[in-house]
Amino acid sequence: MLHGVRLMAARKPQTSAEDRFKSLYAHGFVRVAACAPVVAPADPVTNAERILKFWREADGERAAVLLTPELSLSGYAIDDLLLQEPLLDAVETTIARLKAESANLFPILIVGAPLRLHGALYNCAVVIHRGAILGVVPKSFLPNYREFYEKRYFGVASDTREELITVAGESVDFGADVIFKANDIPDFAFHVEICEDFWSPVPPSTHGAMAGATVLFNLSASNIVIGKAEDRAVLCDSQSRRAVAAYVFAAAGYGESTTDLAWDGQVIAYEMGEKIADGERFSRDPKLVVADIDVQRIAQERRRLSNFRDSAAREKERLVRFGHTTFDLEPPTGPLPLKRKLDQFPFVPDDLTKRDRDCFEAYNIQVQGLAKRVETTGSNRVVLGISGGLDSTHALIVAARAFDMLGLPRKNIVGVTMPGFATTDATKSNAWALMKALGIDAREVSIQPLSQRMLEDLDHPAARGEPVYDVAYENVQAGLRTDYLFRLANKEGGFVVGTGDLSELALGWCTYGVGDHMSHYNVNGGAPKTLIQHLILWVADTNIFDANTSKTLRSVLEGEISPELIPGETQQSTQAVVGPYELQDFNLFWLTRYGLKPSKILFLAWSAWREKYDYATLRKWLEVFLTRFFTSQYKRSAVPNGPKIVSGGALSPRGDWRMPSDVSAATWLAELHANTPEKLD
Ligand SMILES: Nc1ncnc2c1ncn2[C@@H]1O[C@H](COP(=O)(O)OP(=O)(O)OC[C@H]2O[C@@H]([n+]3cccc(C(=O)O)c3)[C@H](O)[C@@H]2O)[C@@H](O)[C@H]1O
Ligand SMILES: Nc1ncnc2c1ncn2[C@@H]1O[C@H](COP(=O)(O)OP(=O)(O)OP(=O)(O)O)[C@@H](O)[C@H]1O
Ligand SMILES: NC(=O)CC[C@H](N)C(=O)O
Repeated sequence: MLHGVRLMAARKPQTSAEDRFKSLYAHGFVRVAACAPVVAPADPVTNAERILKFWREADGERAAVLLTPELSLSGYAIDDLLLQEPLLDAVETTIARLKAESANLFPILIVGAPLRLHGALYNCAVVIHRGAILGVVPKSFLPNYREFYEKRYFGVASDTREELITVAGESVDFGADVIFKANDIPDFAFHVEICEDFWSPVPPSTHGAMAGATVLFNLSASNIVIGKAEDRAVLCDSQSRRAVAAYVFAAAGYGESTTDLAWDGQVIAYEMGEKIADGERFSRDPKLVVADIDVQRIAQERRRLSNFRDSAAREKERLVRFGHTTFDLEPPTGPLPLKRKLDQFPFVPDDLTKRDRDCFEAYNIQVQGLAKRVETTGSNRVVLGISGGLDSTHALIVAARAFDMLGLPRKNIVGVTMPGFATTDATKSNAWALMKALGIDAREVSIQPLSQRMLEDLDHPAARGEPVYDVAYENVQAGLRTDYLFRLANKEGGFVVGTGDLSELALGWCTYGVGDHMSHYNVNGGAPKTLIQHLILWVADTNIFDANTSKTLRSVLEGEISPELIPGETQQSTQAVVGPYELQDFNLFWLTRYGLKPSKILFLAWSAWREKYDYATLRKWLEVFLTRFFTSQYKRSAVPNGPKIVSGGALSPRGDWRMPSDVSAATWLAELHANTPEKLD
């Protein structure tokens, strides 16, 4: 089956680079819509009018598809009326009317209808697009238990070997194993199944996904009982994860016959396990639900998953039988910003319950990682450099918890604060307050004399008092601290716990080798800075330690993020050099977890952050991120052991992230410059 469809005879206006950038369709997204119109049982004409109203609204939203519920033209709960000829004739007449309307409407319509074919009636989805019917998909699994009696009326997809059906005077493709694929939107292909289909052990959409569909639609008429809304959501969620797809579900709602049942009109959409749209249930005034689906990300993820390829290979015999119906959508090129809510902090959920749960997980992962390493080494002692900044604070509260868990005295944790040329009183006093509150073995060693000596040996101008604060000046201090910690660990019979976080590793913001880059075991290497900030707050709020510790933790959080290596009247600001961590964590997540194009990352950042940062600022920091990320792989190539923490990924060369240390950011920067305007209003 290969079906081509006419283009709409519209002349494309010229679109500016600015407008193109603002369109979700330019960045691999597709907007789809779904609705659960108030049902008029056994009244196709009224149902068609109500569907048409939603269709026009979906057209205004520039949605590529509008999904309606199962048997949306006839109504679902009409029992033996399904076998009444006047009803079936009226259904066909309304399909003809919708087909005529479709010539001027952008979205493809998926409408539910009982249709006759030879000696049987089928529960079908009719796919209508620009004056043609692209195909008719019959239901594969008919529920015939408890409150359901569908086998009384309908045949199933496998009952027939027919490949064509006559609908509204037109002979069109008929079959369940069909993929509808856009010619002009890469990665946009969809599959259609009907309600019970996805309650079966092997839903047809599983094969649909393996045959290439990135979006799976379900027309449903599922009566509501207590707990069922959650059941359906779990099925949509899990099918979107398992099939690595988007799953869009629309169930019949208000107006269906309540003779023995009730209907809630649940409309939901999930994308790879993330809920992206959700309608109001039990509504007498149902609204259109719009979901912006990232089909490019779905295709990307499938390429990454060896399992997806292997499963498709096993099912090859079934998959080659799939038909492919193609269509031209002519996506809009003008501005169409995302309606989908994007997390500003991809590593830290906005939802407070989820954030709490994530903090619990992250903290325990870190504690468990260190506890195991302490046991393995049998040393029962660890050494940490405590600056009073975020990272070492967090590493220390992880170590304290691990020692509590192992039943080891906290005095076996040796914390050393090592003031240098630019250490402020505020951070040093926080370092002391924290070490005291936790009751560890707290020490202080100034690195100034040794740093001075090394600068002299290097013949560095700063040794003579000249204000030359270059990288050598900075790294002398970071290096001597590390040197001291390693030798102290030898002396104490323990090992050095590292503190550098995932964001610093991504940006190459650490001193290589003999510096804070190195340790014997790094508890923070998998934790992005934005998560560490929340973790410290979570530990304070949940009072895992005592009130005094919680108070100090809050005080640490108030400090400026600074390496404190260069003296001066104003404290050195890390974020003034590498960019705001909240943005760089955003960029890091989308680049490494999903391999998105820089232009798309900028579109996402603009969608999520434009209230706080203007476009030019977002673009500038993305350039900084790309440049730093691609030139600092050599630092990530040689990182100490430490646990992976976030599903967004880790940067260990032994785990999530492998790349050569000899590349530049040129290709990524070129893509950014070619596909994003320099300025945007
Ligand atoms: N691909 C590659 N393969 C092997 N070596 C490579 C290389 N690219 C550069 N290099 C070499 O690496 C050296 C540069 O690396 P490195 O010695 O680390 O020095 P570098 O990265 O230039 O400086 C460290 C930076 O991290 C900051 N820092 C340090 C400590 C703590 C914190 C903090 O706040 O957390 C921040 C510090 O302010 C400074 O800006 C150069 O000698 C360069 O030649
Ligand atoms: N004054 C200091 N005393 C002891 N250790 C220090 C000192 N300054 C830096 N370090 C060590 O070097 C590491 C890197 O320094 P850096 O300033 O990046 O970290 P931080 O202060 O812990 O956290 P953040 O970068 O989030 O402010 C610290 O985590 C700490 O282990
Ligand atoms: N229409 C249907 O296929 C409904 C069956 C589905 N299992 C339900 O309980 O909702």
